[in-house]
Amino acid sequence: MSDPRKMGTRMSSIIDEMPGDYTYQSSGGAVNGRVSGTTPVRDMSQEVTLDRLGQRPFQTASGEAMCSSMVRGIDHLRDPRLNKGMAFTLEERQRLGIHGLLPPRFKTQEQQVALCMRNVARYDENLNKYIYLMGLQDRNERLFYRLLAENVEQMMPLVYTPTVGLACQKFGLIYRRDRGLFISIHDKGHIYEILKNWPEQDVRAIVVTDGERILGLGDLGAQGMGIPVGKLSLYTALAGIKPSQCLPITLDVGTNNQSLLDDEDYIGLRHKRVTGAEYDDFIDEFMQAVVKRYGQNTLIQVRAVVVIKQGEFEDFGNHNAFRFLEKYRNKYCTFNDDIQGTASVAVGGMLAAMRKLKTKLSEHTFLFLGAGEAALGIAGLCVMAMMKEGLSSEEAHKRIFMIDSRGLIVKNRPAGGVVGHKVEFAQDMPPMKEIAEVVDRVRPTALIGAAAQSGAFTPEILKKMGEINKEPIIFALSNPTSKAECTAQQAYEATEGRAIFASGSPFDPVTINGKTLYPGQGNNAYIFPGVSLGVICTGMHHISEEVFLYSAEALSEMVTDEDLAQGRLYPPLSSIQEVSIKIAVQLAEHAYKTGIASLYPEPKDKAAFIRAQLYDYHYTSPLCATWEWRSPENHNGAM
Ligand SMILES: NC(=O)C1=CN([C@@H]2O[C@H](COP(=O)(O)OP(=O)(O)OC[C@H]3O[C@@H](n4cnc5c(N)ncnc54)[C@H](O)[C@@H]3O)[C@@H](O)[C@H]2O)C=CC1
Ligand SMILES: CC(=O)C(=O)O
Ligand SMILES: [Mg+2]
Repeated sequence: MSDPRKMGTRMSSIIDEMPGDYTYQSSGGAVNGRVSGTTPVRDMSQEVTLDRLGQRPFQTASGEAMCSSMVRGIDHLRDPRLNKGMAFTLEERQRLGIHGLLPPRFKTQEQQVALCMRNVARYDENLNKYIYLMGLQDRNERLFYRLLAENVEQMMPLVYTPTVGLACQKFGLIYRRDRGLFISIHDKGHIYEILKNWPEQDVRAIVVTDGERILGLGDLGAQGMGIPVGKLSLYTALAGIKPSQCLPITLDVGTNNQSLLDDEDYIGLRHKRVTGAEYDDFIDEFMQAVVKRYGQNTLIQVRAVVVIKQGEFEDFGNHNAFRFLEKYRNKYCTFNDDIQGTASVAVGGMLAAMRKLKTKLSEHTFLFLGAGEAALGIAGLCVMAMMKEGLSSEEAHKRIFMIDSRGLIVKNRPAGGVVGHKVEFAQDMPPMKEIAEVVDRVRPTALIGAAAQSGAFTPEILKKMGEINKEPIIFALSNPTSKAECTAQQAYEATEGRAIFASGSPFDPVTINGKTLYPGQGNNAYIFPGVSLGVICTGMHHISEEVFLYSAEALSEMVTDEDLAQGRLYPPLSSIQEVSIKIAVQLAEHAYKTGIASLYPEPKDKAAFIRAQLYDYHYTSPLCATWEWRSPENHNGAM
C-alpha cells in the first residue's frame, strides 16, 4: 500500500520555529517566503510536533522518532487529512507546488458541502450513497465530517443504520480500500505487531466487533467492519473526537454464516467460528495488546498522567457480550454499547415519556420482546432508575416482564429453565408463548421490542396496547429498519396517534387526523459519542453503570416541551452534537465529584474545557499552521 497517511513517512509542510526568511521545499521546487510568529509551529493537520525546517528527526505525539523529509505537494491532494480540493487558495497552490494540479476555480468549503449534498441526492440507491460517502472520507476527511456533522438527519441513516447494515451484507462487493484493522484468529500471538501497523500513534477510542451479531442481521463475520467504521465516524461527527484518535477493529474468528462462506466475494476467513478457550485467549491477548500499544503513548506530551484508552465492544454475540462485559469492565476502560448504550438511550426516552405522561417509571409495567443484550441492558437500567425513584430491587423487578424466543420468562419454565441474566427477571407466572396472550395477561403500559423480529408488534397487539392505555409507550428498537417490530405508521395508526413511539432506525413523520407526529430515534447513537467524549476528556479508568443512568437523564433533559408535543422523545438529530457535549459535561462533573477522573488539575469550567477539545472540521491553511497551545490546565490537548 502506498498510503500517504502512514505516519512513518509523514513529512512537514511549513516548519519553522523562528520568524524570518525561509526556503520552503516542495515537489514544485523551492519557494521563498517569510514566516512570522515566535512559537514553534505545529502542523495541525498531521498532529505531529515539527522541528525547525525539518532538519532534525522529530517526534510524534507519542515520542517515536520520525523521518524529517517534507510532504510533497501532491500529498496535499492525496492525503485525506490534508486535502482541501478546490478550496486551496492560489497562494497555497503555488507555494505547495500543486498549482495546475487542480481546476482553476476556487471553492469554499461551504460550496463543496453543497456539491456533496447534490451528489448524494443524485443516487437512487442508498448503498450507492454509502459508497460515495466512503469515497469522500477517503479523499477529503474534513469535508466528509463537515458534511456529516452539519447534515446529521440526512447522513446518519447512510453511514449508520439502516444503510450500514446493507453495506455490511455487501461489504465484499463494495470493498474499495483499507479502513480499520482486521485481526484474525491466525494472528494469535502477534496481535501487538498487527496493532503497530496502524499508522496513528495517539488512538483514544477503539470500537471492536467480532461480527457475530451485526444489528439484527446475524453473523456477518469479517464484513461486520462497517459497524466500527460507521460508529467511529459518529464519534467524530457527533462528539468531535478526532478521526486520527479513532480505530475501528474487526476480529475475524471465522463465521457460521454458510452463505458468506459460499460467497465468492466474502472477505474473511473461510471457516466456522473458533470458540472456547482459543477464542477467549485471543480476546485476552487483544485487550492486553491494545493497552501495551496505546496505554502509554500520551506521556511524552505535556500531559501529567497516562490516559487509559477507551474501548467499546460492539455487535458481539449475546453469549460472549455479557461474559466480556463482566470480565473486562473493571480491568479496562470499556463498555458494551449494545447492552449499556442501548439501555441509556431507551431509559432516556422513557424518562422523556414520563414527563409527557406526568408519571414516574415506577408506576409503569414494562413488557420486552427479546431478552438479549439490548433488552436485558434496558431492563437492568430501568430497575436502577426505579430504585432511584424509591422502589426496592424486588419491587422494581416485579414491574418487568420479558419474552424471549421460548416465550415469557417465568420461574417454572419447562425444559432448560432460565439461565444467565434472565434469571432475575423470571416472573412467578405460568408459561406463555404468544406475545398477544402476555399483553392480555400483564397489561403493560410500555412495550419494548429488541428481538429483531420484523412485524412482531402486529396491528392487533398495538390496538390492544391502545385499549389498555390512553397513551401506550411503544418502542420498536430493532435494527435495521427491516427488522423493526413495527413501523411508526403502524404504531400511530393502530392507536389513533396516541402511541408514544420510538424506533432504532429512523422513520419519517406520520400525519394522523391532521396532526403530524415525529417518531423518536431510540438509538444508542444519542449516547455512545457523548459517553466516549466524557470518558476521554476526564481519563476515567472504568465506566460504571451509573454513567449510563446519568447519560439517560442528561439526554431526557434536552427534550423540550415542544418536542414532546410533536411526539418526539429525543432532541432532533440536528442538535445531537449538543447532546453529546451535555452528556460529556455531566459525566465530567460526576467523574471529578466521585474521584474517578484521572486527568488533573480539574478543569473549573468543564463545558468550556470539553468544547476546547473538539475536532474542527473547517479547513486550515497549511501555510500558516499555528501552534495549538493547550495550557497544563487544558491537559495539553486531551483529545
Ligand atoms: N436501537 C438501538 O440502539 C439498538 C438496537 N439493537 C437491536 O436489538 C436487536 C437485538 O439485539 P441484541 O439484544 O443485541 O440481540 P441478542 O441476540 O442478544 O438478543 C435477541 C433476543 O431476541 C430473542 N428472540 C429471538 N427470536 C424471538 C422471537 N421470535 N420472539 C421473542 N423473542 C425472540 C432472543 O431469545 C434474544 O433474547 C437487534 O435488531 C439490534 O439491532 C441493539 C442494540 C442497540
Ligand atoms: C444500534 C446498534 O448498536 C445495533 O442495532 O446493534
Ligand atoms: Mg450494535
